[in-house]
Amino acid sequence: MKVAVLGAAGGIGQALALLLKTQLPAGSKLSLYDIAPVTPGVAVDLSHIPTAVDVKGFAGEDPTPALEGADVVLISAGVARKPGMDRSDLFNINAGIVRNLIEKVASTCPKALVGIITNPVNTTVAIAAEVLKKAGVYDKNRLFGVTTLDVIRSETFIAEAKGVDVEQVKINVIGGHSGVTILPLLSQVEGVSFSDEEVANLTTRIQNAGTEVVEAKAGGGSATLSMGQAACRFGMSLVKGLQGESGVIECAYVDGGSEHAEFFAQPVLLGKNGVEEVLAYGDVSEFEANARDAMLDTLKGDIKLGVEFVG
Ligand SMILES: NC(=O)C1=CN([C@@H]2O[C@H](COP(=O)(O)OP(=O)(O)OC[C@H]3O[C@@H](n4cnc5c(N)ncnc54)[C@H](O)[C@@H]3O)[C@@H](O)[C@H]2O)C=CC1
Ligand SMILES: O=C([O-])CC(=O)C(=O)O
Repeated sequence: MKVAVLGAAGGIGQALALLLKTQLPAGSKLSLYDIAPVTPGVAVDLSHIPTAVDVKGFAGEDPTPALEGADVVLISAGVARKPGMDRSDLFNINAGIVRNLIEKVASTCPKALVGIITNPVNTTVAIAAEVLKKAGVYDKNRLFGVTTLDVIRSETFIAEAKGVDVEQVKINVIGGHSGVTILPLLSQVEGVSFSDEEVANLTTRIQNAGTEVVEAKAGGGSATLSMGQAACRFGMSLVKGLQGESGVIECAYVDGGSEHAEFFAQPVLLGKNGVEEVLAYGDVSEFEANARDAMLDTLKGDIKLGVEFVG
């Protein structure tokens, strides 16, 4: 199993690489790439941790050596938000970065499962799909926008609010990954109930949680450690699916034939070819149905921006 992290010298990349070094199955290869010259050093640093995962680091303009033979590629290369910015403000820089990296994925490891972390995810995933289509290697079952941070935040905030064991909290978060497009399906959470006011407050907190971190870091970036954990959970689920483990389910932003939009985050069953099955997200409350319908213009606009960028 070979996992490549692109953007590996960054805040998310380093946290993610550390977690993968300690969690990937024995015999795996971990390949770290970033334009930053420190990247081979990050790999040397990690290589001193005693696990049976081989780490190599690559810097410079060309990610090709890092991508050769990759089964999974996780991309967090790009710039992060500062206070006062919206995720869409990152488009101008990150769109080109994702396009260029995906061109290399298409030519080097077209069968890899690709998880996009780089914001704005609603748009960068559409960019990646268009680039892969142009290269003639697009497989919708192998491309994912990583929305796991919305899921782990929801689990944490629900457990805090209700005083329940966080390990027991399971939730679907659907839609996309910015503002109103993030929709936690609180009505489905088993063993707890919420008042209308609690639903409104928790939903808003989950939607604004990225901004909560950006403001707390006061110009020093956005979520990196919680995102490292989220990306590791998602990456490990991709790996487990590839290894044939059954019942591996995660919410992710996929081209899954949704009636709502071309890309939509919802639960998917993972397997040897990526998405094995797109799962229904289940019954929703009136509040959730209204919030879902109200997000669609924004989400479709974000997707269109990505398609037009490549087109
Ligand atoms: N999907 C999600 O839930 C989340 C996404 N993000 C996004 O992840 C991205 C990365 O965030 P951080 O790691 O905090 O930023 P960071 O600035 O700490 O790291 C980004 C890394 O990307 C590298 N980079 C830039 N251009 C590159 C290129 N062309 N090829 C390879 N590497 C390149 C930089 O050298 C840097 O090391 C941002 O776009 C951020 O908005 C952040 C949190 C959550
Ligand atoms: O808010 C940001 O810019 C980073 C992000 O996507 C998150 O923390 O959910």
